Amino acid sequence: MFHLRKVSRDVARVAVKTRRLSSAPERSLVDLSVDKEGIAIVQMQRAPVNSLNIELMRTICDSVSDLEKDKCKGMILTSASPNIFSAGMDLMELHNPDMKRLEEFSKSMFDLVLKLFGSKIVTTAAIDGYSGAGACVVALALDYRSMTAGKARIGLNDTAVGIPPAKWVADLMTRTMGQRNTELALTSSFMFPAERALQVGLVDEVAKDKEDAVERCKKFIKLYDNILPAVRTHTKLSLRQDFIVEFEKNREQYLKDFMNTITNPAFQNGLDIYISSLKQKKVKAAA
Ligand SMILES: CCCCCC/C=C\CC(=O)SCCNC(=O)CCNC(=O)[C@H](O)C(C)(C)COP(=O)(O)OP(=O)(O)OC[C@H]1O[C@@H](n2cnc3c(N)ncnc32)[C@H](O)[C@@H]1OP(=O)(O)O
Repeated sequence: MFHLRKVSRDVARVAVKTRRLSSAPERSLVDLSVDKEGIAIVQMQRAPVNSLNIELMRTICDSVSDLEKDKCKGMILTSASPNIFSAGMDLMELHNPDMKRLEEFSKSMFDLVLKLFGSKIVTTAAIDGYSGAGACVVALALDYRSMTAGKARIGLNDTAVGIPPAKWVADLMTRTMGQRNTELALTSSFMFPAERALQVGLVDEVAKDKEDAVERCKKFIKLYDNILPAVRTHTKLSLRQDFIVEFEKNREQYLKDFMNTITNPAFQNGLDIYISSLKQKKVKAAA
């Protein structure tokens, strides 16, 4: 069953053309298009590495809300950066932060995770490149992930960055990969190639390239063509309600914990070194 209000009228008019929704300047961090079947592609385009700052997280969140209002069939989150899905949280947001902005950052991060995890539409990711830490969390909050084979890596490398994963992050991963795999992945900060990610259930399918990854997402979304959207949503949300309720109940504490971790001087010293090593890598590569 496919109900589109505003979008379906546009779709009828433009026939095979996709509708671009990213013309508004504030939406330029993502390119959003909806095809004639009501499947949206939300392409992150915050160069160079789609690091998640407040603005990108809010833009993704708002885009999903719009797609829900338009009763789209589903969405595919992907990236315009070659070889990079996303580098995770924007480290510049965490480095010597302004307290007010850090609080806003934390809220945007929580809003995004809850929006994606509790979305009424079918949510998928076509992962064609590096997807570390915060980006892996984003992918885990979706219904389905396809990932390209090759150099791409996915994982929660929080401990390597000096951030002990929050309970909700571990819970999100455990729901997908089980206790044992999550424990190993989180303690070691292991970054999985696509085939290993498939073995542990971190991704659902391995694709040969980005186009194939997108096609597999579309195929997954269309699996629901014969299920009433309201029934599918109700079932999904009833299975996810425990996580959402627990998150809302502990949200203030999660916020405090995150702020305390980031503002800890030892974390800031470690981050100084980590950021310098990222810059050094570039200098060495150029030499
Ligand atoms: C909703 C979120 C919930 C989150 C819950 C908590 C979870 C997680 C915490 C985090 O996400 S911390 C961030 C963890 N991310 C990383 O450790 C990735 C670090 N980056 C890299 O390993 C590499 O940059 C790369 C992504 C593999 C890309 O490598 P490449 O060689 O292609 O490019 P670089 O030259 O290294 O980078 C280009 C440019 O981007 C800057 N940059 C890279 N990553 C980040 C980042 N995460 N935040 C901000 N900036 C980043 C890098 O320094 C370069 O900058 P310039 O030198 O050009 O100025």
